[in-house]
Amino acid sequence: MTTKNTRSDTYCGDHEVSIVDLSAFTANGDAESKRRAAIDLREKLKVNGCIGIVGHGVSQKMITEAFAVAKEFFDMPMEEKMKAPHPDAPVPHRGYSRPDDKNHVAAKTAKEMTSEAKKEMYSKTKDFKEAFDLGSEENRDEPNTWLPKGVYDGFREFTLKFYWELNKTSLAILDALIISLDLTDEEADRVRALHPGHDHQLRLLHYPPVARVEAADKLVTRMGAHTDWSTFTLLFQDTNGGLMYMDRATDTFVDAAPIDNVVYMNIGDMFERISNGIYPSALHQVVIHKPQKSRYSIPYFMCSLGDGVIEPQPSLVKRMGFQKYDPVTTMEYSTSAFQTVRDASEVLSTD
Ligand SMILES: O=C(O)CCC(=O)C(=O)O
Ligand SMILES: [Fe+2]
Repeated sequence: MTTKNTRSDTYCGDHEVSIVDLSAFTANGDAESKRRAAIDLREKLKVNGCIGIVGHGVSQKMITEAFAVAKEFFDMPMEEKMKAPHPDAPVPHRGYSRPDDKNHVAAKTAKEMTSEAKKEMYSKTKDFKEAFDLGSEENRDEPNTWLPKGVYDGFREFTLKFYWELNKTSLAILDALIISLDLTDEEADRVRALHPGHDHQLRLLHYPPVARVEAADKLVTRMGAHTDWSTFTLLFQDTNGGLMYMDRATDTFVDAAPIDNVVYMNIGDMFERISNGIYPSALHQVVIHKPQKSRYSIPYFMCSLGDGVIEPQPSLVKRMGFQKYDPVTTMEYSTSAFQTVRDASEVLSTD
């Protein structure tokens, strides 16, 4: 369902990612406007598990500042960035990862590794990106890694402020998801309680320019196809493009083109399970549209409590007549997904 004169009418095509206006949820709309937005959300999100959001409630000023901060960080000399190094292990997923960091392989998840053709493709390509990851200061399992005092002062303060600003928007989106699935009050409370705010991850990404020959020979990609392990992910990107989502009907990737005031959102593996598969976890990748240009993006992964039990909501199971997934804790899921990725990448590297 679309409402008149919204961006939805323009962008809800077969070959583009549909746009949904969520201002009813981010700007305190009345119950009727929330209901209408939730119906629109459901109709579009169930197709491929991804949408573009207008009315997301994050100020353009803050988004612009976030990209400026990311650029200033990545512009620093390597030895300065390496003063906040990502540990030589997948967890805690915090700090700076250089372009040749072996943990970048974590982008490649279990699902796409099942196809021989894709396995073959991944054995030839490698991701080319650098990243800085951070989370809540109160996350005890994954403490942050910060630059020492005197190196880019202000970075920590701004990125944490942005983290909590995005938490507000994410909670509004979670409400929209809850209403869109018509969950009971009890289920809604349970799903909200799984997301107290300290388990999300904010990631600054820089994809450096790629040598023409590598781009032409497809030896390098910006980010291989994967699904996220999050509940859902918000994706901010610069104007260079490259983000693509899988259109399940045609089995082809479609552009999530940069559009003013649009933030892309995709369902992650956790909400696919919570929704009993109604909303699919979106397969996505970043391809090299403009090899000679740097690309910056800022994903925000809304994640659930490590020991929180993720399971299809009973009212959905009842309505659908089957339960698609067994319960699993967030931690169990990510540990096993990571192991699958590691096994697959070991197979690939010995091929
Ligand atoms: O850079 C992007 O636009 C996508 C990043 C992404 O998918 C991820 O970090 O999981
Ligand atoms: Fe992703």
